[in-house]
Amino acid sequence: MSRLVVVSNRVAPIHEGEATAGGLAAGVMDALRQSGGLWFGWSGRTLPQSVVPPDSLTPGSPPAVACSGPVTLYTTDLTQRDYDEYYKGFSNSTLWPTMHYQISLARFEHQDYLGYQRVNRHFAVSLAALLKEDDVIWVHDYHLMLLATALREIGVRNRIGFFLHVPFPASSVFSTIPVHAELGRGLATFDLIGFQTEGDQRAFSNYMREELQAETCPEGHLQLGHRVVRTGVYPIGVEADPLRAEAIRGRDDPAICDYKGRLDQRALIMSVERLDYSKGLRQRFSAFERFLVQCPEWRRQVEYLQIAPPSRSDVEAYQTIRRELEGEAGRINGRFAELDWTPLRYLNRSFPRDQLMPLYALAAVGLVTPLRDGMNLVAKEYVAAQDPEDPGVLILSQFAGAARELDGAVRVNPHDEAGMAYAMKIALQMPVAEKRDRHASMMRSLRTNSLDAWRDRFLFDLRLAEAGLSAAA
Ligand SMILES: O=P(O)(O)OC[C@H]1O[C@H](O[C@H]2O[C@H](CO)[C@@H](O)[C@H](O)[C@H]2O)[C@H](O)[C@@H](O)[C@@H]1O
Ligand SMILES: O=c1ccn([C@@H]2O[C@H](COP(=O)(O)OP(=O)(O)O)[C@@H](O)[C@H]2O)c(=O)[nH]1
Repeated sequence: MSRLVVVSNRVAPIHEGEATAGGLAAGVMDALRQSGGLWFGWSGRTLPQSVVPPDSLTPGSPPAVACSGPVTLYTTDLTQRDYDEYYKGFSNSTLWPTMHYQISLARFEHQDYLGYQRVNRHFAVSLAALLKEDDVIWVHDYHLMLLATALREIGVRNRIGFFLHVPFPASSVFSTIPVHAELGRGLATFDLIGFQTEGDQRAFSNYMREELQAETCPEGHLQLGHRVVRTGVYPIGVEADPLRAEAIRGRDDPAICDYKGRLDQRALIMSVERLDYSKGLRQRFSAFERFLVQCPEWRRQVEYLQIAPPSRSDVEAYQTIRRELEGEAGRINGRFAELDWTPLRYLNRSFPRDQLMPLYALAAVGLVTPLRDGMNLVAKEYVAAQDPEDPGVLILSQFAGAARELDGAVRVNPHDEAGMAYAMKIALQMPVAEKRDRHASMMRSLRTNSLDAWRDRFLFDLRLAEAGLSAAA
């Protein structure tokens, strides 16, 4: 069997027990642990610009290596300028807001796009030196849309697949990016493009037809000039049984026992996400406030725990949302708190998974209400961590990719604060028989769309796809 080579900007911390930064790193690490392989990405370190010659592609040292079981991790540093232009700039100030329909927050600077092209080329050159002839390359996410183009330009002939973890927006939204056509053509260079949902796949196909004049072939693929562009839908999953086992193990953790004692029979509503404007925290805080106004009988009976580790803190839009939420959390607590009750516990730090799982299991309600989300693994983890005999209720935004699968959730529109407040009341009062039915139905879907299925289905299709050069004949 050919070796699997995964490429992503963010790689998981190699040591057990450390909190991962986001779902991509968590999901890819779990998927790779099973299959083994090589994982290439950014080290998370930046070098001062002075150590790199002005037009050099490769910052100084060769990639660093670490091993975690069957996974060999190669990481490369970026320069401060790379970080500013490629990561903070084009990836997270242009692409991220646009892919999440927040075009009023999107900023485009041509210089940032040049940095994005440069880092994609740098990844290609560093990776090419590590490749064997029959390696299968699986590239992840919006930071690396131009990687197949860069690899082909330097003569790499291996199969190259791409998986987009974030939503693909409507054609009219994606085309607000001044360089959208180059990105679209870059994506078309991959041998297979995977999406989280059918909606994302459809939006991409529409974009390719409307803006790049691609045509639909009789077999259903897209045709762009001489190239056949293959796409598929592969929802990322979780490993349900190990997560439940972690939830059970963690019940005896002293910090968890202590917190359970402090809750003192109060019902726990819990949310977990990176502090990101796409996650809908502001609207959710307001919905919780409405719930306390409209359901005074629940005051003192409930605590809302919001875990929100800071993310991309040097991007202005993230600083703004952080300031706003600090103000709102203080205001809501100031309005409702009593000597012996604080309604909203807002924590700006990350938790390792072995603590998150028992916390999920304690929570009567998992509140997951992003404005847009590619998938949202927290929603799936919350379901997996529950006791099937006495499960909690998931309240889930209709705009999370996970909503396509988790039909037992109480579904909400994150722009409808009154609707979310009502959903909290419904969830807290739900009879146990209904909670069990809903949970069982969601568990069936977690088992069908498992993490193994995500990896195996994508790689099966990629191995079938013709290698780039023959497809472009
Ligand atoms: O690497 P960061 O800039 O710190 O951001 C963390 C990750 O956030 C995003 O995660 C996405 O992938 C998840 C797994 O498929 C999915 O559930 C979620 O909806 C997405 O937002 C981002 O796409 C990753 O590249 C980042 O590493
Ligand atoms: O304090 C935290 C917060 C989050 N996570 C993990 O980060 C991932 C978040 O993934 P998700 O798909 O929900 O969102 P993303 O951050 O990737 O947009 C999940 O696996 C969480 O368990 C974590 O380990 N510790």
